[in-house]
Amino acid sequence: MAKFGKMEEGGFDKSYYLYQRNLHSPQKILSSYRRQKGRIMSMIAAFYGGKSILITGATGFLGKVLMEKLFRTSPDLKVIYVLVRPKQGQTLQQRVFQILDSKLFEKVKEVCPNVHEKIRAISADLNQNDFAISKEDMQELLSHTNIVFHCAATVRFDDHLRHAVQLNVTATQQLLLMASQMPKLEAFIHISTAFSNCNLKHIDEVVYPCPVEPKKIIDSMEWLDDAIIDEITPKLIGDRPNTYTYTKALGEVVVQQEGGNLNIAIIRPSIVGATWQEPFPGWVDNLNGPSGLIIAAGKGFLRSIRATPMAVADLIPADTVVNLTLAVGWYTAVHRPKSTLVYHCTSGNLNPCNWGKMGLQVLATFEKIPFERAFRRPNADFTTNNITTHYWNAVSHRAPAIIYDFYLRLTGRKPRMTKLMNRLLRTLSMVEYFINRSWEWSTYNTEMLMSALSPEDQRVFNFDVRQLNWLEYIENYVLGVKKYLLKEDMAGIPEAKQHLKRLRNIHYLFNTALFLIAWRLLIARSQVARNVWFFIVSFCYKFLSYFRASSTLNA
Ligand SMILES: CCCCCCCCCCCCCCCCCCCCCCCCCC(=O)SCCNC(=O)CCNC(=O)[C@H](O)C(C)(C)COP(=O)(O)OP(=O)(O)OC[C@H]1O[C@@H](n2cnc3c(N)ncnc32)[C@H](O)[C@@H]1OP(=O)(O)O
Ligand SMILES: NC(=O)C1=CN([C@@H]2O[C@H](COP(=O)(O)OP(=O)(O)OC[C@H]3O[C@@H](n4cnc5c(N)ncnc54)[C@H](OP(=O)(O)O)[C@@H]3O)[C@@H](O)[C@H]2O)C=CC1
Repeated sequence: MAKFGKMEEGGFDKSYYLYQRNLHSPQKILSSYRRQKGRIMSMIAAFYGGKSILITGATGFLGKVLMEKLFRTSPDLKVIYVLVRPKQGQTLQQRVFQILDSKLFEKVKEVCPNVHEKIRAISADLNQNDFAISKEDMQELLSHTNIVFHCAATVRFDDHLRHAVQLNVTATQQLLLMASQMPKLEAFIHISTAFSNCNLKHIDEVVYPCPVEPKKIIDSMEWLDDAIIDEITPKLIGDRPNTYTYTKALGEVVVQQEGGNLNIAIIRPSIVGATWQEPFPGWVDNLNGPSGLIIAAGKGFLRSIRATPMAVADLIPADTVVNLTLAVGWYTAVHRPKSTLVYHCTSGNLNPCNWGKMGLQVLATFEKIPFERAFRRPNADFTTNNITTHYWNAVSHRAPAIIYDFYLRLTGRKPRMTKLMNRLLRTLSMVEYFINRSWEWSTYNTEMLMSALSPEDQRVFNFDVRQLNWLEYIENYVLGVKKYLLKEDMAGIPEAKQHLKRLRNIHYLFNTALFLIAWRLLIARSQVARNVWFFIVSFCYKFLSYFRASSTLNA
């Protein structure tokens, strides 16, 4: 056997890890890697082997994909600590095991059969002092953690400022304090958002100062009452659209100001979408970002959306974000950059796609892979101004909902469509800001990191979004929404297509009936309409007579 055996993706060569741990500088590791030229091994995967990793937000969309990749590529990591709050009557263990037993983790079970033993759920609520972590658990975390990935956040756009500050700012501050007491800590990776400075058009990979210091905001949240906070919120968030982007920006400032001597990096993903390749294409499990709207369009609720077709749709697949995050964790721990580096994880400047192209591809995919039991045929369109938006909202959203609720009432059922439609319209109003503008994010640090990776790491931890084929990605995204979010069976596609045909026929019938009724009313009331009607009828009669006469002559 060779001294350092071949390491496959998902596999791990322990001897190489031990060897690497004994080396002291990144240069030595790199040169050792080069000496191993010809052997396939991932330095990043090896780096995480034997490590104790703390993840916040592990039960969230990104957190799950992050855990999956870690277990799959570094199955001999020591432990992943996850800070979890009990929810919906489930214990922590149940919550975590439910994730591990999901389809997302199928591949992990093959390479890491003892995955259940390598995860340690710690009861924690990031809204509480010291996160309400028990003394014993805290001691364990402080003395063992090597890497921290801070993913937890409130991502609701309309969260009350007090709550958003608590989770996105104060909790980050507390976590940094904890991190500063971790003697074995090698890197602290903070997940922010590319939209934290969406008030700017061009955004560099730097932390921008906020007009009011985060400390002052945190303090004021302690004594101001809700009514006053509501009043000052618009002034504080300024030209940002919501409390989410504002508090994520404050969170970054806290990281920079209070990071002390820690090795810290900030990652700013844009709009995180379904997975591109890993562990399989199209995985998604929540309604955030475009996913909820894809459902609304596919089920026929969403008929028009105010968007600028040429604006860049800066989507980034969840696995791309995770690959960059793990590469950044490795780089920050091994290379220890002198300052806090910010990495943009965006697609717009490397491989842009616009909302128009994306929307058309979503609609084209519905033709091939329709969703089941649609309310109406998927036929959404973009509007570009206020008047048409209001018009289509009234005609295509509210009116059908009212008619359907009337039908539900008539048949003795509970009306629900108007409520659902109101929620959809509210969601649309929240995302409008992001789909009618384009931003430029510089990606120097991200590109620098890409070039610092070995070819094998570039393959295993691929975050080069230039390789992404948008049409294929969007098709897989829609398919993933159907399979993993709506939990619809592919065997139901023929029936779904039949259902759409029925809806089309109903649509034609309805429109014809509506036209005839309107016309009949018009004729009854207007002489001009009557004249037009007689003209059309006599024209048709003459045409038919001529046609009959010429066919008799030919015979
Ligand atoms: C040319 C022709 C072509 C034609 C084309 C045609 C096009 C056709 C194709 C169309 C697709 C292509 C275009 C896509 C555009 C995408 C734009 C995305 C931009 C995102 C930018 C993100 C930038 C920043 C990124 C980040 O950095 S962070 C991540 C982003 N953060 C979020 O995305 C949270 C948003 N959400 C909330 O902020 C709250 O949800 C809130 C909305 C306030 C409601 O709030 P509320 O009314 O209280 O309702 P909830 O309690 O939340 O929910 C109540 C109920 O609604 C459900 N529901 C929650 N959500 C959503 C949702 N979205 N969509 C739908 N339903 C949802 C929930 O399941 C619950 O159902 P139930 O359980 O009751 O049955
Ligand atoms: N999704 C996106 O489009 C983007 C996301 N981001 C950033 O990525 C990170 C992860 O986002 P994403 O995974 O999508 O978000 P999710 O909403 O899916 O996950 C949020 C996570 O935070 C946890 N959390 C929330 N409140 C608390 C609390 N009080 N105590 C403990 N845990 C808590 C949630 O736990 P629980 O399961 O118990 O609710 C969940 O695990 C965030 O920092 C977000 O800002 C950045 C850009 C885009």
